[in-house]
Amino acid sequence: MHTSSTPLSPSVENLQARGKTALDTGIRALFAADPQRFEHLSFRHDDLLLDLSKCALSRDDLSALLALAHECGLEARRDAMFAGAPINATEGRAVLHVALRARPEDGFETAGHKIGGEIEAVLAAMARFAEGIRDGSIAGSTGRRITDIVNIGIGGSDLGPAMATIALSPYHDGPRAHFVSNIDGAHMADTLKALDLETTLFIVASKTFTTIETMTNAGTARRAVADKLGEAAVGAHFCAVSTALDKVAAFGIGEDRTFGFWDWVGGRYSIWSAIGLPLMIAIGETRFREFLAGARDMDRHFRDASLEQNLPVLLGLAGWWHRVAQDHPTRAVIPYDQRLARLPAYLQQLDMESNGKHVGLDGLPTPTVTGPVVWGEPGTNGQHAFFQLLHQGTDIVPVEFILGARAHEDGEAMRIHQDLLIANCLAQSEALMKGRTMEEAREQLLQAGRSAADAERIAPHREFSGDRPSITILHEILDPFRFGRLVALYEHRVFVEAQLFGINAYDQWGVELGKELATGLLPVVQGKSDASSRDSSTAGLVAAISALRN
Ligand SMILES: O=P(O)(O)OC[C@H]1O[C@H](O)[C@H](O)[C@@H](O)[C@@H]1O
Repeated sequence: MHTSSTPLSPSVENLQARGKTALDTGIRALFAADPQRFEHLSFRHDDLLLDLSKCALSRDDLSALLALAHECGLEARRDAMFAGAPINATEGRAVLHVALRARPEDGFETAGHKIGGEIEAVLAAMARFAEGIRDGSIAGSTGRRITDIVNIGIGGSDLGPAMATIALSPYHDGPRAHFVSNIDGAHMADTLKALDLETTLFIVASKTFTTIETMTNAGTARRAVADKLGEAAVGAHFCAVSTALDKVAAFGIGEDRTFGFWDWVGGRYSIWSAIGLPLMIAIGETRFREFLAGARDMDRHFRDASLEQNLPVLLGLAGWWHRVAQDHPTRAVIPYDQRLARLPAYLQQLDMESNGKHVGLDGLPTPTVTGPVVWGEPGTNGQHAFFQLLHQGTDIVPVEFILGARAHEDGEAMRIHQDLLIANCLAQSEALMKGRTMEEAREQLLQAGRSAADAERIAPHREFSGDRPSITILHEILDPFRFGRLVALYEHRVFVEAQLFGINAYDQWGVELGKELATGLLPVVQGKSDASSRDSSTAGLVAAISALRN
């Protein structure tokens, strides 16, 4: 449980009281009191619609949340990020992923240095390479065309391109894309099994070029290529993406096949940088630039729209409301779009690695709880798995539904799929909100021919409390532009919540300890040093593993 001696501000106290009142009032009552609730609590930016009306949130509550945003200095913090100030204070870095999707004339700079030119130069180099791979002019060592690319990376160097490549599969007209992230040798082995190394290109993607998983997997792939095609062939089958250009050179990958980025790009915000190379190879430069343009469109909306109409601000305020004012510890993201199957995993890193902090910018424990657990699966699959708990479990989980009005499969024969998908998505948010009363349950049972005694006995199990919150994010169709816009919406939402929590969203010291301990444990696992200095559980597990391996 989070405890803090840092006092709550009067505004936060007031909002927590409001949060409880709204829960007691209930969403159904809020709808009953305001026939125009949807108009009042849904917000648009072009075809993108954010519906907050099915949250336990009144218009006055939203005004109070907006006042909190002003009080936290949200606009000044946002402007500082766009201005290239070192808002990642613990690492002394700017946070400028927004510059990666800007146009050079947007004039982004950091430390008095304009960066648009360098960004465009890397994009142009990526495009030359990507188009060369796609048209066959850049081939494998034996002259055969590259048919498969394997991205070797983890965390931010994996989840973004992996998620995006699936999301934009209708635009995929380049080589097949594979992603190997796990240190588990099974991942590389299973991937290599299906591939012909003569026609395979490996992309070693690592911001630091030190991550043990990526370096180990890259070494394994390098050996496989050298064994099959000879040492001289290695250069033609590898390229790299990193900020550590010296380390890439030491690995033996040529400068002309190395695509750089910068320390002001956080790993989990790096899909827009050269880390997006697998996506660009898959869909081509033009589509990739549309994806960037969509994100730029959201950046400009976030920067310019008033807080009252600003979608990332409103989504962030709703997230804070659910987490801090109403004490819901998790949120589920349920895209009704199979191609967004990896979006929840991507958002887990984006959100939980950014806002999973317990100390504020002032170095003191945060006065409130911070980022929620984020989880999810695509609908309709989730309906047949965990939705039972969402509807009738003892915890309330705010759900975020993401829905496209149109599908790429829009021919007559496939229309029914999209119709059913939409009907299911709307039905779930309606069911969460409306529920079913005991009387309704009883009545339904009687109508179905059950005896009065049976109806009495079973009705409590068929009652749904309702009043369970959800947010719906609707857009026209998942094309590159709208997909970029959606991902940027979530990035800025994380930023907004971080400002309300008062934390730095851009470091991730919490991942360090496990890495350090793994380094120390390797010789123990290898039997080169003994486990006696470890705790009894760790030592006992090492002994049990060693017995099983011998
Ligand atoms: O890109 P890399 O330097 O290899 O880092 C890959 C990932 O590993 C780290 O442990 C961080 O927690 C992530 O933020 C990062 O995306």
